[in-house]
Amino acid sequence: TFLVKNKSSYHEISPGREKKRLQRQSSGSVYSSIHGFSQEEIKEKLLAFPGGSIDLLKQDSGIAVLTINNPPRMNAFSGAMMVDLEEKVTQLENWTDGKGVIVQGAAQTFCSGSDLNAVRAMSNSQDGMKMCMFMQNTLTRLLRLPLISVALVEGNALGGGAELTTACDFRLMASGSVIQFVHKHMGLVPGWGGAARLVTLVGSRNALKLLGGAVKVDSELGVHIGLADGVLKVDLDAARAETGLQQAESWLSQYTKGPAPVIKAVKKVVLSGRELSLSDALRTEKDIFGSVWGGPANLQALASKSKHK
Ligand SMILES: CC[C@H](C(=O)O)C(=O)SCCNC(=O)CCNC(=O)[C@H](O)C(C)(C)COP(=O)(O)OP(=O)(O)OC[C@H]1O[C@@H](n2cnc3c(N)ncnc32)[C@H](O)[C@@H]1OP(=O)(O)O
Repeated sequence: TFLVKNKSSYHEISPGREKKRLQRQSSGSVYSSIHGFSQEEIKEKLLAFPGGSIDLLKQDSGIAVLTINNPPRMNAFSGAMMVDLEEKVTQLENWTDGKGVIVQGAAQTFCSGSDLNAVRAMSNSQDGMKMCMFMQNTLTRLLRLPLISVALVEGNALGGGAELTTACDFRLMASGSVIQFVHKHMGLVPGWGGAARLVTLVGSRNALKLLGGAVKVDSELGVHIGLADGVLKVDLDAARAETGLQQAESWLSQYTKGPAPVIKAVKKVVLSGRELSLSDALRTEKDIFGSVWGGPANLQALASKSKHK
């Protein structure tokens, strides 16, 4: 048996359960078979709702672009797109040279949440719960990627689309764009982990206002409450204007300069500080420190006697 720390006490679990717990922890998922959840079973159901795609472009710069692509439905998530997103997150988890990822919507709008046609067809509570667990797993893994992530919000991010923005480390909003947790208007609350992440981002009082009022958050309000990290510039001279994606890439590149192992280590220490107890975070930080100490970037910096002026 293993001793596992709960919030305040230790309890014993069997080696088999401990192995599963560690596998789940390292894969970054929240739910697995021990919660009666079968990823494969829900995938099959989701694939019955086709349409759209999630496109992944990995660039030599180490910055990938993940595009939610279903313009006829304002980039709403079909079931097939949910499955596609999970596959693209797996590819990003295995991207050795990656440092950052930008999540955007196709055709200048972000994402209008679940495809309402699929939601209607899956409105029994068991399927709804399974879809919710599947999306929580995927979005938790997205947030836990060893890459610095930015949601580039143009147009509308509604419902599940608003939840998706919170599964990135940062949010950049174009002027005129809106993030809106419309769930209350649908007789719902967020289920893709968006409420928990929103509280972490803006505090419980602001989260209560945004969810309770289904508030339309524009770029100004977004920056004011700390939901948005920047506003994209609009240059009326079309010839000189940078696209939203170009602006997001240059914004992100200030944090992704340097070798991939170092950028990944930066993200990992912040992630452990964000998610673990202080003692666990300190131990994890020591291990991550060990992975870069004496590494090529460290040795090169020592040899060049660099000054940080
Ligand atoms: C609630 C929680 C749940 C979750 O977390 O899982 C969800 O996310 S449910 C979905 C929540 N989202 C919505 O309710 C969005 C509803 N749509 C709108 O409010 C508008 O369509 C808007 C603001 C996105 C765009 O308005 P606009 O006037 O610019 O365009 P149209 O309304 O004409 O939309 C074009 C076209 O897209 C279809 N559409 C838009 N959103 C969805 C959606 N979520 N699912 C399916 N289809 C969607 C819309 O029906 C139009 O199709 P058309 O065939 O041209 O009528």
